[in-house]
Amino acid sequence: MVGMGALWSQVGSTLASFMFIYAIVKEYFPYQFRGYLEIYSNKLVGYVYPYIQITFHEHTGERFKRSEVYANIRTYLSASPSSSRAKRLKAHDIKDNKSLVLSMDDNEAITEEFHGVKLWWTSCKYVSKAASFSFYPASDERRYYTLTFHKRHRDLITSSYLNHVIKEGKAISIRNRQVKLYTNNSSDNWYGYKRTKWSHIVFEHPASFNTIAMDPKKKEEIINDLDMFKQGKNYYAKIGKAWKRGYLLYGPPGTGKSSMIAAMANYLEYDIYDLELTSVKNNTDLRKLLIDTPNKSIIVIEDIDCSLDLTGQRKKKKKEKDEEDEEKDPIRKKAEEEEATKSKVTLSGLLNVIDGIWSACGGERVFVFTTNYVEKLDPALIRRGRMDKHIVLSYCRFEAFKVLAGNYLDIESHHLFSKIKCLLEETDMTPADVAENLMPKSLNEDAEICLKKLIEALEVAKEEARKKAEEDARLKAEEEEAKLKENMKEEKEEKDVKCNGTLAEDVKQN
Ligand SMILES: Nc1ncnc2c1ncn2[C@@H]1O[C@H](COP(=O)(O)OP(=O)(O)OP(=O)(O)O)[C@@H](O)[C@H]1O
Ligand SMILES: [Mg+2]
Repeated sequence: MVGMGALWSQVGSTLASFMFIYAIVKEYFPYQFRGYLEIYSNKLVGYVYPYIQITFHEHTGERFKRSEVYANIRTYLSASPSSSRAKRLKAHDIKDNKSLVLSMDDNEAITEEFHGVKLWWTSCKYVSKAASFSFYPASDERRYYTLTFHKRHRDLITSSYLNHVIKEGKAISIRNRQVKLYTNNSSDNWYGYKRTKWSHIVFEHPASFNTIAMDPKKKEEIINDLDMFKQGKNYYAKIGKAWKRGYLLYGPPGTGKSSMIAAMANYLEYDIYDLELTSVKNNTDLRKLLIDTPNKSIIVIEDIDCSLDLTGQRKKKKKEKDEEDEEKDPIRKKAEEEEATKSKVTLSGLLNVIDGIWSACGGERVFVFTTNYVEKLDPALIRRGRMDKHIVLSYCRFEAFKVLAGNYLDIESHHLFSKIKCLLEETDMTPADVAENLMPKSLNEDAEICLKKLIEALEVAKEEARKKAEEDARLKAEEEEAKLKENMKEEKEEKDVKCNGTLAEDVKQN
């Protein structure tokens, strides 16, 4: 042991002296030959040091995108038995509060063996010097793994071992997969190392297709559609279409649009990217956000009619505004211009992101838009190809009610069902309201009490709807009567003017 230590310290001091001499020689070497010096010195080191080192960075590329390879290595190493021998471990995610994912901590090393070949993994962290002055030091950290092995095993490691690591890492992450809910950060916070465009939390919404109350046939149609999409990689490639699908969910508030998105995400096990359009500065940023979403994601824009002026009137309004602007004083005009720079995402920008050439970057992506007012949307936005499937979520009818009764009260039939069926056909009540009435409010409330509560609420709603219809009819009749009177008055005035005209003519002639 002592001999080994002495040997290492000798190697260390030799290397240090070599580096020192090398730095001085390099300094006085003509600039043009420094490249050659580096190549030959690396070769020389190669003769003395027989190991090869490969580095895997956490972030790659110009946009500092998270590296999938790094993530797979991390997952693989966390599950590797050799990790348990590391002294310092880091806890990562907790899946269903059951299992803890552990990985080796920064600057920790482990030894692995593959087909009898020894190799070393080191987890490293580089903190840039500027970080010591930063308020957010963590943002300037760069993590990477290094793999070291003897050069005679180069082929085995670079082909078989690394493929094995990545494949295993992928398989483990699929087994431990947790659906995540992402939201876009404001464009001003994107820059700086490791700042991301999207932030996320673990998605724990319990909605599923079993809990969604709707016509079972329609529900099955949606599930089949999702299945076809998920397994459609080759089919989409064959027909020459980007592997993506758009769903438009529309209907009154409280009919289950958001719940349907949650059910879709849980069914497909895709992450949700909830896009808040109002905090996207312009079309370029919108495109960057889209590129930053990986495969197997659901990109959601809720209440699309409220997010932006997407009703096709944008250009016309802008023209009118420009004319108005010419008359305004310069200070006010400038303030308004600054305000206008806040979000400049346009309808055409959004259209191109969903079904333009950019939409084909990456695959297996689902777009979901929701709205309460489908008629307000521009037809170009909801045409097939952009929104391929339109799903209407509407008031609760008997089939949907049965699902809610099963979920909330654990019953499949009851003598009050027939009465409820009639009332639901005659009254428009949202599934949200039906569900609220079905929910027991104390331990003493059983199914019968809850169903009676629902009947009462439906009768009240029916009575209110009848009164409202009567009131509407009365107002309409009054309006028509007023219109009729107005028309008669106008006709009379016209007649009077004509009569007066002829009278004046007669007087003139006489
Ligand atoms: N079809 C449904 N099936 C099961 N539960 C529903 C359904 N519709 C509504 N609910 C219940 O009502 C509540 C509101 O539903 P949700 O948020 O999905 O409605 P929404 O259509 O998105 O409404 P909004 O248009 O106001 O966003 C949820 O808590 C959900 O449990
Ligand atoms: Mg909603």
